[in-house]
Amino acid sequence: MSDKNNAIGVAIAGLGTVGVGVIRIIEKHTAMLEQRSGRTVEIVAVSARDRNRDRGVDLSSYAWVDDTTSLADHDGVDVVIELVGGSDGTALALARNTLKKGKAFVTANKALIAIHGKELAKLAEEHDSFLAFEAAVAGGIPILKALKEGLAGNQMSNLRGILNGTCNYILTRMENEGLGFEEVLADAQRLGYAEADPTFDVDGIDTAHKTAILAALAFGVEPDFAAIECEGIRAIASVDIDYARTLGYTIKLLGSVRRTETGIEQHVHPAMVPLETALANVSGATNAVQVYGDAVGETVYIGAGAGELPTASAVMADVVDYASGNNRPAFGVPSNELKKLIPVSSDEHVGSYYIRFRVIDELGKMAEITSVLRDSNVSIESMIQLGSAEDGGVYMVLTTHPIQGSAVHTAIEKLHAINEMKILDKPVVLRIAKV
Ligand SMILES: NC(=O)C1=CN([C@@H]2O[C@H](COP(=O)(O)OP(=O)(O)OC[C@H]3O[C@@H](n4cnc5c(N)ncnc54)[C@H](OP(=O)(O)O)[C@@H]3O)[C@@H](O)[C@H]2O)C=CC1
Ligand SMILES: N[C@@H](CCO)C(=O)O
Repeated sequence: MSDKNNAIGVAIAGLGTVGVGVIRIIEKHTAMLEQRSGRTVEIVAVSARDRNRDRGVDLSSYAWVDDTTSLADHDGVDVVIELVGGSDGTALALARNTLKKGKAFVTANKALIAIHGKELAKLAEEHDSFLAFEAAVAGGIPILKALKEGLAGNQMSNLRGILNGTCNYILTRMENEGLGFEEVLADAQRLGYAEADPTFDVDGIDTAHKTAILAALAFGVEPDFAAIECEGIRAIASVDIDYARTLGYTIKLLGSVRRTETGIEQHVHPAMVPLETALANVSGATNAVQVYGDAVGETVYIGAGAGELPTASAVMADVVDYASGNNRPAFGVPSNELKKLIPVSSDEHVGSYYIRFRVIDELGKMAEITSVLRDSNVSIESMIQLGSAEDGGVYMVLTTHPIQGSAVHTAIEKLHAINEMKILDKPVVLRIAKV
C-alpha cells in the first residue's frame, strides 16, 4: 500500500453533474483506485462559483478555492480536473496555468480541446506535464484510449459515431413515444445530459467538438473544429421518423470522419441508418463509435455517453493513467507531428440521400420535380407520395442512388428558383449511412 508521500493530490474545478460524480467515485473506490494506480488518490481542493450550494456530497474536508483558475497553485495539488466547461474563460486560463506549472490537467471539456487542443498538447510537452480528456468524447466509452492504444497498429479509413446523448435521447423518444422535440429536450436537461447551452446539443456543435477530437486521434491531424460542416436535428419532423421506418431506417445524428483521396471529410449531420446495423440499435443517451482500421476491420464501441457517473468514470481513467505513469502524447502523436487537416466539402461526398418535399398537390407536380432532379444528375432509387400533409399540400419522399453531394445541393437550389414548383417549405435532405 502506498504511504502519504505516494498520494496524488487532486483539485476539482466545477462541482456540477460531472464534478460531483468524480467526488463520489474517488470516495467510494479509494482502495481500488490505489490498487490500480499504485498511488492513493486524494481530493485536496475544490472550486465552483457558489460556495454555499448544497451539492449532495460533503465537501467539508476539502479546501475551497475561490479563484478557480489558481487551483494548480494550491498546496499538494498534482492533478487539476476541469469540469467547468466552455472553450475559453475560466477553463482555458486554468488549463494554461496548470500545464505551465508542470502539473497534470484532466478535463471532460470537448469545446476546450476541439478549439485549443493543439496549443494545450504543446504546452503539456514543453512543461513535461500531463494532458488527458477521455471524458470529452462519448462519455463513459474509452474511445480515445482505444484509438491511441488498442488500435495503434491500424491506419484508420473511416469513423462515425452517435456522440451526443441529448440528441439520441430526443430522437429515440420522438420515435418510440411520438413526443415533441421541446418536451423531450426538457427531460434530457433534467437528467443532466444536456450542455449548459442546449443549442450546442441540438444544433450539432457538441457533436462537432467531439468529431474534431476523434479525427485528430484517428487520423493524426490537428483538431479543426472550424472546418466541420455541421447540421443538427431541429429540421427532423416526426414525419421523417415515420418515413425512415417505412424505408428500413432510423434517424441518428452522426459525426463522420473519412479519409478521401484529397483530404479528410468530417461532417456532423442527421442520417438515415439502416435498421439492421449496430448504430441503429443505439438508443436513449447511449453513444456509439464505429471505426474501420486496415488491420482489424470494423470495431464498434457502445456505452453511456453522458450523465454523472459514466462521465466521471472516464475522468477517473485519466487520473489512474497519470498516477500510474502512463503519459502518452495527448493526441497519440507529438503535437508538432499532427498534420494540417485538408477539409473535404460535403459537395464532394458521394453517397445516397433521402429527400422530403412538401408540395402543392397538383397534376404533374411529381413529374416536374423529378425532371429537375434528372437534369441535375440526381438518380432516384425510390419514391413515395402518401396522403396529405397535416399543414397542407402533400409530402413527396425519395431516396437516391449514390451521387455527389453537389448534385443534390444544385437540384434543391434549382427547384427553389422555379416558383411554379410550389415547394411549400425547405426540403429535408438526409444522408443514408450505408453499411
Ligand atoms: N453532463 C454530462 O453528461 C457531460 C458533461 N461533459 C462536460 O463536462 C463539463 C462539466 O459538465 P457538467 O458537470 O454537466 O456541468 P454543470 O453545468 O453541471 O456544472 C458546471 C460547474 O462548473 C461551475 N462553474 C461554471 N462556471 C464557472 C466559473 N466561471 N468559475 C468557476 N466555476 C464555474 C459551476 O459552479 P456552480 O455549481 O457553483 O454554479 C458548476 O459547479 C463540461 O465541459 C461538459 O461539456 C462531458 C461529458 C458528459
Ligand atoms: N451534452 C452532451 C454531454 C456529453 O458530452 C451530450 O448530450 O452528449
